Amino acid sequence: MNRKALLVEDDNAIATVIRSALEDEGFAVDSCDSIAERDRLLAGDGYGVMLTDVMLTDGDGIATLGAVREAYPDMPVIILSAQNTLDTAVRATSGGAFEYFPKPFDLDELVRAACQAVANRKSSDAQSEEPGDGLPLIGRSTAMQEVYRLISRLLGNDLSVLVLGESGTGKELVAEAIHQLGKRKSGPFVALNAAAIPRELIESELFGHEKGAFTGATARSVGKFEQAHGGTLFLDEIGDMPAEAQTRLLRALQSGRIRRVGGSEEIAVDVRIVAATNRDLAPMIASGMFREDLFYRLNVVPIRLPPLRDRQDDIEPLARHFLARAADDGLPRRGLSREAAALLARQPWRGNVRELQNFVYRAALLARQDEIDAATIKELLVDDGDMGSAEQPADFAATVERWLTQQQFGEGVLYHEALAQFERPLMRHALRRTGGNQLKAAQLLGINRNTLRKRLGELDIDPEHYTQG
Ligand SMILES: Nc1ncnc2c1ncn2[C@@H]1O[C@H](COP(=O)(O)OP(=O)(O)OP(=O)(O)O)[C@@H](O)[C@H]1O
Repeated sequence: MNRKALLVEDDNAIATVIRSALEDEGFAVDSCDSIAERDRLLAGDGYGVMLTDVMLTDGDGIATLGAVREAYPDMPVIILSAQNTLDTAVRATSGGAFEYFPKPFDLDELVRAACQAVANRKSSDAQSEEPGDGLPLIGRSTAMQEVYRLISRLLGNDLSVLVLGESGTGKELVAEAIHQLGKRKSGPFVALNAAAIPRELIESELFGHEKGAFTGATARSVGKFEQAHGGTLFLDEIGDMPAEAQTRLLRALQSGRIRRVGGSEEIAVDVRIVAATNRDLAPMIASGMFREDLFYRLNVVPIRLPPLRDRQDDIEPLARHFLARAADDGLPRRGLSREAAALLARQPWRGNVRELQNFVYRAALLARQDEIDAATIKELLVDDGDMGSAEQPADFAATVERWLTQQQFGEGVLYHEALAQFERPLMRHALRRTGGNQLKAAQLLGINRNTLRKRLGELDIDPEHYTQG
């Protein structure tokens, strides 16, 4: 095992700490602070591993990584970076880095990675994809860096991914990033929201149907699986998938083949699955509502998106990002004062990034000065009242209209799908407020108890889920 390490780091303090930790593990360490010196040392000696910072005294360590990998293909490279963006993580891993450590990092983990790198030198899974551009995810909190690390590891393979997180945390955006940056980027990205579709239509949406398969099937229809062939299928709200559809989905994933509803032909499909849910699947598995075998199929790589309130550092960059986007969308271009940003960072954002985004758009529209100040934020928060995520009626309609234009509804189901989108949170809200008591929930809603029960069944909402105690 070659325990000679080259450390390229222009921060002396960090270099000293890393060097002594590596030496404690039996490494012989050479160090330098520039690309020129790095190349000179590399040419002279056979190193077992190189650890390098990104920003060096004479340039970008990742930009020149390709040449290093070409000249020394067997030498694993570990990247240390203070530029903790998705872009850096992707550039590092797609440039062939063995590991990527956002700063500040855990020294023990770094040393462990160096040991592992020299131990399995030959097995480094270098990837050759071009790094993507237009990277969509904002936020440099520790939690998001972990997300970027995972995404960058998923680009060269087709492993199934399960994205977990509350509503509005960015699950769909993560799915899109995995698709856009990965090797399937030239294929389609197709999304299906299991909570938005009446349960009797889900299988036909997923797998398509033949003409005459059921009443209303007046023509053959191609399902989302076939549409996603060669690309990625994003299965949103997977926890809302009815039992029969779960079984059929599992069969499709196991065999790589589907059959249209009412059809007999087996059709081979090549799709990468990214699923997402805001529900806790463990109790659903325990109570038999979600198939355990399907869970394991989907959960090959879990990605957890914490609620926005647990990554406060991301709030200001997100708010500034949305202000820029609002200006691109034709709203007045606004700045944000430091106090206003600090106030935003302290809000609970129960609707997560989506709620922050809507709030920032509203602030951009309604602010009276070029710079949004803390007073404006306070006023708008008061308008929101206790609801936190409530919107002004006019704004709400605009949001719904914008949302509708972004959906890919199946032909002939728009009305049901769109209404279910509203009805589902409404039912959940009523059940939550009444602790799962259906009689009280029906009274609160002002509808008949039997109607409530029927709709809960159709929407696949389990009132038990909301019972207290
Ligand atoms: N990290 C982020 N950077 C930039 N925009 C974000 C980020 N996270 C979320 N958003 C934006 O917030 C909104 C909600 O995100 P998204 O739809 O991906 O959430 P979700 O978790 O899939 O929500 P749901 O569970 O309700 O479907 C979108 O407009 C998305 O573009």
